[in-house]
Amino acid sequence: MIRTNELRKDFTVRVKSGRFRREKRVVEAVAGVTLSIEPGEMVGYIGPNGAGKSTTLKMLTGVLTPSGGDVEVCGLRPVPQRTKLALNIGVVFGQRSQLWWDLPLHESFALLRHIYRVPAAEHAARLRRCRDLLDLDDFLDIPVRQLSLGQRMRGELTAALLHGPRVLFLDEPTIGLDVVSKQAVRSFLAELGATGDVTLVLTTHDLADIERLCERLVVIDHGRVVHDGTIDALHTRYGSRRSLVADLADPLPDGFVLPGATLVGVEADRHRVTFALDGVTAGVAVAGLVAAVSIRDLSVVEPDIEDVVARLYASTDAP
Ligand SMILES: Nc1ncnc2c1ncn2[C@@H]1O[C@H](COP(=O)(O)OP(=O)(O)OP(=O)(O)O)[C@@H](O)[C@H]1O
Repeated sequence: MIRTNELRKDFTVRVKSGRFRREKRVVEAVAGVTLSIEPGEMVGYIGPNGAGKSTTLKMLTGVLTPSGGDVEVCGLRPVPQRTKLALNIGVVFGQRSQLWWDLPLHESFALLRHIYRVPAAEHAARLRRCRDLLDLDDFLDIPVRQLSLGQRMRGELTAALLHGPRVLFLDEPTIGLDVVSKQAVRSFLAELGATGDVTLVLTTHDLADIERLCERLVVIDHGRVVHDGTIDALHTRYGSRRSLVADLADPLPDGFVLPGATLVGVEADRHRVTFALDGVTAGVAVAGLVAAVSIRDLSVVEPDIEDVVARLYASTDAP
């Protein structure tokens, strides 16, 4: 559905180099990205600020012409075949709107139907689904400029889907939203992805979006792909471990050993202990602990995605 081969984008910028002089410098925003995304995949495309995410998305959607390499989306070359591509893709860029600010939401939707020449029945069915899943009915009659950010984002998602795109590109779809609106947008996208009808490519700084929605994670830094695989694979690569946190009735005996686990934290006069689970399942570790000491409370803590991604960014920080 999406293929890139050594895709590149350079920008020439002028930087000050003395009191009156400016000199040209080339910024390699995307420095050779090779990707293959199959129909129905939900892919998180993440990276630190300035990594090249938006630039990649702009090349995939035909907004920017690549400086080099190949790109194909839905079998089309995005820039030369941009009009045709627009019928096949939907785009939600957090900062930019595709709605008419002075019109009520439902009139924007009606205009989009005409622009994309969507048959009335198809349009009605898609709108019905979005109205139900995104709870649009309370604000369909309100001009877009008066909508809250969360309401507008739900409108944007609907607008991007009314022509039945095969690929949906989302750039920071939950940025600035309150927790309830974030949940609504995530649930909607999860449901959409579960149908397998739409391929989803999502950039975000909110890693909860990725955890909730994406099986596959592509991490880009300095314009290059530094990880392409599952979140689990990333945890494995960085040795992230689940941990077992226990509140004990009595202090942990000196020299206590829990097979397969490493004691990594001791607090509250040895009444609260944390074990990293290296080579043992949580069940076996819990059983081992319960057999040896008297326990008040127990929890198994999953490895933290924020933590592992921060380590990945730090490890690729060298210029
Ligand atoms: N139009 C432009 N002209 C010059 N440089 C640009 C332009 N657009 C992007 N860049 C530079 O290209 C690099 C990648 O930018 P890009 O916006 O793709 O990053 P990003 O990963 O989307 O970052 P963020 O998470 O901050 O949105 C940055 O160094 C940026 O300054």
